[in-house]
Amino acid sequence: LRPAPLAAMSTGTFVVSQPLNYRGGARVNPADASGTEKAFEPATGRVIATFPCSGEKEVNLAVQDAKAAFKIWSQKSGMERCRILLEAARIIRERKDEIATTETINNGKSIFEARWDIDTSWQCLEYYAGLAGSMAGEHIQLPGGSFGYTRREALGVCVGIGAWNYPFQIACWKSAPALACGNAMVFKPSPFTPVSVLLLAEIYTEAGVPPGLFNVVQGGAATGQFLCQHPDVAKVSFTGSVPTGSKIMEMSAKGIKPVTLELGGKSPLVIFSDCDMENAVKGALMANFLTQGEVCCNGTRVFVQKEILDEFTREVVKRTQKIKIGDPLLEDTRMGPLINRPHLERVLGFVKLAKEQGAQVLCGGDVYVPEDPKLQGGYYMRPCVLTNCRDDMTCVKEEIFGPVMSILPFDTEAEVLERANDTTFGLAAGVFTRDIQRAHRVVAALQAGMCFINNYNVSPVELPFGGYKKSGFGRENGRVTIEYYSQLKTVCVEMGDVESSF
Ligand SMILES: NC(=O)C1=CN([C@@H]2O[C@H](COP(=O)(O)OP(=O)(O)OC[C@H]3O[C@@H](n4cnc5c(N)ncnc54)[C@H](O)[C@@H]3O)[C@@H](O)[C@H]2O)C=CC1
Ligand SMILES: NCCCC(=O)O
Repeated sequence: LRPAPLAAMSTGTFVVSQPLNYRGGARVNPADASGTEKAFEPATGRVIATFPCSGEKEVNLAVQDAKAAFKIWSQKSGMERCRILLEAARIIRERKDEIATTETINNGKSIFEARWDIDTSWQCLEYYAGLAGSMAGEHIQLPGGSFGYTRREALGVCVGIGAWNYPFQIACWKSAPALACGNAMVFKPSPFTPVSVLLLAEIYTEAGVPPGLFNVVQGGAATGQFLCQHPDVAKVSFTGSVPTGSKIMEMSAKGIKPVTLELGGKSPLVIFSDCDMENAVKGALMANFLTQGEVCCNGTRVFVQKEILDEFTREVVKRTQKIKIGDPLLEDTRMGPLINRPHLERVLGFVKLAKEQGAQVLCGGDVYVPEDPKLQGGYYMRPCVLTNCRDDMTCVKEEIFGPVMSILPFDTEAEVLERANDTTFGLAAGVFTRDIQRAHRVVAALQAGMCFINNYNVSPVELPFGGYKKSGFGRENGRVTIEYYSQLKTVCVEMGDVESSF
């Protein structure tokens, strides 16, 4: 199945008419539905798809198909699974431009950046393909020639529920380790970004997974609830907000299902006066403005040591003002539109409140209207740098999920650590310094699951990613994630006679 050629995928033209559910190895219309959702092209404000929200019956059919496929897939050897995942990775690489273009049209991020996301997607499949072949248990010698061994076994049908900021990447980061361990998956994308995950489903089928191994159901909260509450679902992996994460955990608790929660953040980025200024400035922009600032691990609280505050701020503002905003499908665009109108208004509301609370806007923070007439219904804003910020301001405490950086001066290492950790979130953190001892001392003291030294927001799939505190638990990527998608069976083998107390 090959969708529209790239030439037909320009801004303002793309529409989806095929069904957006995927079950049993094919696109299907849901068996039942409650209501419909619309998906938009944020660059223009056009509707690109109207689709039904899957009901309980459809969710059950997807889970039953996944259960049937699980029986076949979980019996395959790791090397057999490895070959199929490698083939899927190869197809993603081959179709990278088409997938990135789809992502850009539905999410709004620049095509330049969407290609990075697709790279970390196929890399994730390759990485877990490699691990699939080497998954093994242990052999443990016991007295009298008896022994025990452990088997690492799949969980069953896993559910993936995704956010809208990295639609394809999130689906890969959840499904690759799940499938590598021998599980099946039913995935529900955000209703804002329902499109690109269908390409992944088709690619898995083309690569040779059994029909039903990776299914897609569309919808919002109600569909997500049917999935989480389904008795045949063994595990839920969720990416999204803290309030929804809490509900997912509650529902999963009722069924004693393990959960992985990748939730929000308000991460600190600490810039010491001995940093390499050029890299620190580049790092601060990477920490704040990828995907229009709609990134969970963004370092939005930028603590800058007072000695370099003026120079750093000047450089950051200069570069922020140069970010090219506009049609996200143009090669030189570096910031596209935000996901939708209500979210744009919410982000602008944070900037307004910041001003009312005493922050100073050094640049941006207002609506941007591109000259191109076809973009005038889009959801653009200028990236914003705030100064005169205090730790008690709303813009410093709450996750904005938009292109808004708050600069906060500090004097000492002890002081900045105290302030950096003074948050209920703990997803990520960063430090820029040339002092190697300080760098490691500071990251050891930072309460965050993902710490960066002298860089920010790079995503090597070999490294585990996930949060502390209210940013969630469980991990994605890295070897450790195998443990979140498998369970250990212990087998105790008696080589002698039974010594009975009866
Ligand atoms: N830690 C991480 O890796 C990431 C975290 N996020 C966080 O996600 C948030 C933004 O994403 P949103 O999509 O707005 O989050 P959200 O929590 O509103 O929705 C996330 C997903 O959950 C579904 N959902 C909503 N209510 C549900 C319910 N009661 N039961 C089951 N499913 C339900 C939605 O349809 C969507 O697919 C931000 O807070 C951001 O920080 C986003 C990306 C990555
Ligand atoms: N590649 C960035 C992952 C973080 C996020 O999903 O927001």
